Amino acid sequence: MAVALEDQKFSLQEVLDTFKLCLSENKEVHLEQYVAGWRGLVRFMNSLGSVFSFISKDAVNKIQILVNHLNSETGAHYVTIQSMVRYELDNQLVDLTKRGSFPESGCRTLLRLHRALRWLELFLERLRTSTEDSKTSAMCSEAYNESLSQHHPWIIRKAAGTAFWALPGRAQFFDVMNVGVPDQVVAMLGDAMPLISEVYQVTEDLYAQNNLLELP
Ligand SMILES: CCCCCCCCCCCCC/C=C/[C@@H](O)[C@H](COP(=O)(O)O)NC(=O)CCCCCCCCCCCCCCC
Repeated sequence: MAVALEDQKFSLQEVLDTFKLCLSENKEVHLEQYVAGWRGLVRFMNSLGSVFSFISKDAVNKIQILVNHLNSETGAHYVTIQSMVRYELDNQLVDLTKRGSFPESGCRTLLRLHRALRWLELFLERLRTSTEDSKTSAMCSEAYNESLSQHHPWIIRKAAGTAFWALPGRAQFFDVMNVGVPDQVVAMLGDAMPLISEVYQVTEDLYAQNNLLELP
């Protein structure tokens, strides 16, 4: 009998596998799978409690913008991040220096998620190498301070910092990931990390080559 998606037990492994699927052999990043990966992460974050809802709202909002592009009549240009960048730049659909006519360009929207992916990379690496007495809130805020926070105004940094305190401890956090005993979590992260790093790096290089890393 088919089981409704909401009833299935959530495993972070599946989410991280989605990121694996988004990279094609010729290193193109497929937007549909990229967005699916983010959906899974947001689902995971929601299961941690409502203190994170202001974060997941923003992520959902950005995911939706990208999905709208994919479903629009120009959707064919949005199949990969590479084709999206080409299409939007060639057709002047991106605000390059200050916010203006294209607040929902795929390029600027994806850049926000891309920066958050760096946070994820740093956080997961800390989680992977952590010990029993490590604090998830400390790992999370260190990762945040080294990455995403540099793009956020004070008020968001403050709110994020407060939310981090509500993170469950390491043991419970591993439980919610639903991957198995801690050794299995560590092994899974060891497998998943290189793929996430690669998706991040391919996107970073593409954005750097096109001078898109500071899009307003
Ligand atoms: C598990 C703990 C979750 C901690 C999440 C850490 C990230 C903290 C981000 C705080 C963002 C606050 C919301 C507002 C953001 C916007 O201002 C800002 C700029 O947007 P704008 O240029 O359109 O104005 N937006 C952003 O930077 C995008 C943020 C996207 C955050 C997505 C976070 C998803 C986290 C998924 C958690 C999964 C954890 C899995 C670990 C095993």
